[in-house]
Amino acid sequence: LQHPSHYAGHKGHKVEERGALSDNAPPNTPIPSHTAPNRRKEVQTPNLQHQRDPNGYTFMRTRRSPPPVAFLKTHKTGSSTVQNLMFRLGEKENLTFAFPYYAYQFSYPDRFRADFVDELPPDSSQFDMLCSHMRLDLGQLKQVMPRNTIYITLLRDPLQTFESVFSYYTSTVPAFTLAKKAADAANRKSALSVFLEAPESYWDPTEPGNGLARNPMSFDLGLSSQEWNASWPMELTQLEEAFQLVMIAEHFDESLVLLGALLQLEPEELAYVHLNVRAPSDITPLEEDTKARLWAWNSLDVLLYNLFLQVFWEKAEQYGLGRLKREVALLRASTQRLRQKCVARGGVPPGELEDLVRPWQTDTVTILGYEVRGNLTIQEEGLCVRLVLPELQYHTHLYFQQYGHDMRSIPTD
Ligand SMILES: Nc1ncnc2c1ncn2[C@@H]1O[C@H](COP(=O)(O)OS(=O)(=O)O)[C@@H](OP(=O)(O)O)[C@H]1O
Repeated sequence: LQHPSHYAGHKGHKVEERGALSDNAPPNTPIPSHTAPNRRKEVQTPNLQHQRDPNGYTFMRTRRSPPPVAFLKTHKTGSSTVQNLMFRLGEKENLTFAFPYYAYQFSYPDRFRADFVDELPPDSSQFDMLCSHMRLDLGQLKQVMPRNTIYITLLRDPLQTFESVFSYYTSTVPAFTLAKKAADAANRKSALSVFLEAPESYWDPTEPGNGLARNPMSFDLGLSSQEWNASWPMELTQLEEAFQLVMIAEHFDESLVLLGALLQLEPEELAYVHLNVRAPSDITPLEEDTKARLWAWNSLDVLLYNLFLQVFWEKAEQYGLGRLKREVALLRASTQRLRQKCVARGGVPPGELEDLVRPWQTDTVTILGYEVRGNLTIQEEGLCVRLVLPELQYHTHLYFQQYGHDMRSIPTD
């Protein structure tokens, strides 16, 4: 397989910089120690291999496997929370994941290609689940996934999404980095405000690393995210036809109920905690003029979001609003039960978390995590650790489980 990826590893950082895959990783690098057999003696954190038997799950029951699923993981929309749910489901059902050949994402921000996917394991006849970051190319994705795949994705209010993208990727998206330098030079506190006053002056649309700098959700969905063009209506129609469900972060629980209906899941299987949450002090409150500028700069994302918000409520009405409300209540109750059972403390700063459950941090934001309760049986511990397990750690674990070797780093040229 030829993989021309040279750009970022997950979250805009080269994997080598993070060292997450190498043995000489910095001390705070979150490598689950269970991932390599020769490291097993050093295991201090729960060994996730205990839970390979699906019957280890307390709410496990027998039923047929869910249909294949491709979850297009959009940036900063709550997608790690959905991905964690998919990972738990896939692991429990012993599904085969379509993982990137290199690292954690499909050569982002290159447009997806079928050969970005690692090979099908010898004992599998098809990929059942795909949920890593990519820039969508529907035709290429369909080459990888079976014909009966259910395609889903998640959108969030475009203003909140952009604010989150900006703060998380200030140091990795070139346009944002330039604005931050200008803000520092002018002794201004908010780099976001500085950027929005004259975004075009920081933004080079030919720079591949600037994909997230304007209309980030449209970019992830493979649309032309720089300006409206004549192909947009047709591409939107194609997306609407291809995606059975476009979830909406502002209606997350309703979205999960519709997802559960598509995949025939029980409320217990939809229980979740919010992952990848920023410290409140890192969130920039949006004044009215900032909102107007965000809206203007990300007008294609606004259009995309509004369209799929409408589609979402049409689906909700077809499902039945009363039924939806009842099932949201059931989902919230089961989520509440699981959180009470599993979580000792939420909103925990990274310095107070063990490596296994510490989310990846960037140098501009603090991402909070969860501390799991101490008085659990080994089976409960396996379930609870998975519930709060950050993306990189869970990806690493599942990749090793599927292939028997660690993930490859992105080659340096
Ligand atoms: N369930 C649910 N509902 C609504 N919002 C949620 C949910 N779970 C996570 N979040 C918020 O989503 C932001 C993180 O998004 P992602 O996980 O997609 O980020 S990433 O692209 O994978 O890094 C991050 O937003 P910010 O805190 O504004 O940065 C999370 O707080």
